Amino acid sequence: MTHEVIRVDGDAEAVEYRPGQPGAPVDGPDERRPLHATIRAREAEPRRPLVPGWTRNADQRREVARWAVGYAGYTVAFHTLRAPKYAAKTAAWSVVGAGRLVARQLRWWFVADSVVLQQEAATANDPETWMRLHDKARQARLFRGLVLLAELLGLVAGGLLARFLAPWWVPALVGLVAVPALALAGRPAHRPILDRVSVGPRFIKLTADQVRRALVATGKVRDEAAPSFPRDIGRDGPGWLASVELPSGVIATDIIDKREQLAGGLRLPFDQVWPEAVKGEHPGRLDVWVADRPVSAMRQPASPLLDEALQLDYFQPMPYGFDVRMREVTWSLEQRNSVFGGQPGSGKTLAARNVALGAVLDPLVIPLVSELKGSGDWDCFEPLCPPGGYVCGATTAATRATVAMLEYLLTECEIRPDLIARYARQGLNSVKALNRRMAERDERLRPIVAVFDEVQEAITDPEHGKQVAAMLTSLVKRGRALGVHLVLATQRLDKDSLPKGITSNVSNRACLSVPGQVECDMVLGTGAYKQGARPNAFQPIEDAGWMVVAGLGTGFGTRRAAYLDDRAAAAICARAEQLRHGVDRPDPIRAEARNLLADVREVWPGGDAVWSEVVVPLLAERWPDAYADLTVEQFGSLMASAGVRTVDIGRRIDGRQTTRKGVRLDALDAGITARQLKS
Ligand SMILES: Nc1ncnc2c1ncn2[C@@H]1O[C@H](COP(=O)(O)OP(=O)(O)OP(=O)(O)O)[C@@H](O)[C@H]1O
Repeated sequence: MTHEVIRVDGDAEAVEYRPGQPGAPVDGPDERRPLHATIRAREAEPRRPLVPGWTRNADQRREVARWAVGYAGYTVAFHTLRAPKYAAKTAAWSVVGAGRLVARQLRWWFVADSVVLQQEAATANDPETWMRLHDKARQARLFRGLVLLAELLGLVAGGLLARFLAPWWVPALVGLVAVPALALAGRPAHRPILDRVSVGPRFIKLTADQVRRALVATGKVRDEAAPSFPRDIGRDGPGWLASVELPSGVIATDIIDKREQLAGGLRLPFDQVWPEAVKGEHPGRLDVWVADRPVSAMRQPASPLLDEALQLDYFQPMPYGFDVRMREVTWSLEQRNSVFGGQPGSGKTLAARNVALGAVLDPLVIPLVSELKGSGDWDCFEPLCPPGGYVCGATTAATRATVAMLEYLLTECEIRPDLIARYARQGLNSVKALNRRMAERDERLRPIVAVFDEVQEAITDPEHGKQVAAMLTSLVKRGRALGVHLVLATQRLDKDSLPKGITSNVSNRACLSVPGQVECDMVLGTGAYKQGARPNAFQPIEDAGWMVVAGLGTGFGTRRAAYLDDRAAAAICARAEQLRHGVDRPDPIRAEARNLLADVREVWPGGDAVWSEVVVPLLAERWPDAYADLTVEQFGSLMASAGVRTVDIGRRIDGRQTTRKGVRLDALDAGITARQLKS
């Protein structure tokens, strides 16, 4: 590196030091662009909206108007209640004001300045000037005295006229104008007559200085002057948006991780400050959105699902709820499953129900519901479900019926792949996954949305729990591409109630209010809390419906399920029924879940071990409703989840030793005894 030392003119000791160029120059000369290329390059530049964002959005316009009317009403009511106090204060200060007015006029009449000048003339021993000033003051007092006399006579005459001749409203009007005017003249500036409507500091407007100071408070930005703002800070929905160009070396996620410090720096509650990385921008670009008030206290707009003409498509994102800026957000079903976790009262049932309400507005969708609390929150779906596809209750029968539902779904996962592959070969899709064309062509391929509310009850059931967990794990992996979407909702968040094998394969994960980090990571995935997800900031009931959502590589988002109460949900389901006119109701689901181990024992053909391929046809023959589609592989995994593993069993067939998977009688009996003991 070279350095340049330049002598400062006329001073041999002072030199100006300029660091030299580090290394040889390597930058090419600036390219001269023709006009056309310059215009093309600028075509992609983002443009500022012509009018503020909230004026273009009907919901936000309504929100602003509602706020303005509400605030005006509140202000009027506030002051009306205090009117008697204001009247008394005004009357008192008007007396002071009248006294001040009289004193001012007397000072004016007295020509106070001339007294000072006369004194100066006397001190200077100048009788001539003194006499001249004295005469002038006397004349002025005479004239001003006459003016004041005329004013007094005018007031007295006006008062008498108003009192005895004018209609009643004239003195009232004069009083209404004169008394407040006198009070205004009488009260000192620090003694207002009206009380303040708002108490304490209120956030009014976001400024660049506030943002700079808050960024420094995060500890990630050192110099307040370093961040710049590529566009003006302005209104965005019910809050303010500052787009920040962070100094080099600092990226948006650095600041998002320090959201608490950022909020502290802005002197605002945590859930009023929302830093976000900007999609499609470089990592050093940050949007800081600051809500007018904590978002948990905001009113939400009406759900688009209430639109009477709305019909939806399972394969497209569906309206779901709102984000912190009260913008609409969607929920995708295709190739995904959903899980909702949250403590009691966090709003997970309503949040999960919104997914199903959107889904049934596609007439092709077959809903299945298992609700193991028996609250009746899902009753409106019953007419839409196939017979046996609606389960509600906290009973053993309900758990059995849930197991039957899972078996039905697993059977669907057996049937669908061949059909889908065949239609894909015929050109209906370029990949082997269900799409709308296939679902419309073949009614065996209608999408299924299966809801399991309070799913922890089935997973921890002493008799069926293990089997349920195994079946759910298998379903979340296999069902996605086959048009089977599971919606799981649970209030118990530990590894037994929500095994990792299930959650880690679910792509739509929503964590509502939870107590802390462990539960947050359980639902959203390990490390979610460290990466900035904070669902524990929501309070149950108070913040019901608020959730942190993790999706397919989209980072975390904060959402609130639109509030659809039971009546709204019933109306949507009634509309979904109308949409289904002409669409066949699906076949019934086998109602009863069987006890596989007991069934195998019952059809046991004899001997101390039997091959699976022998037992499976016996089961199918005896209970065709339950086992007609059962394959040997499925049998193996169902037996394993019921606690009895199939093992290699050797037999001599036609003189040759052959080994196949099968069940040993002692293992079967031990499994049956273990289950009986457990339950
Ligand atoms: N999106 C929402 N917006 C506003 N209020 C909501 C929302 N979701 C739920 N609530 C309110 O919160 C209450 C609890 O909701 P919900 O029953 O869905 O909670 P939960 O987590 O399923 O509770 P539990 O586990 O006790 O059944 C409801 O009575 C409802 O009024």
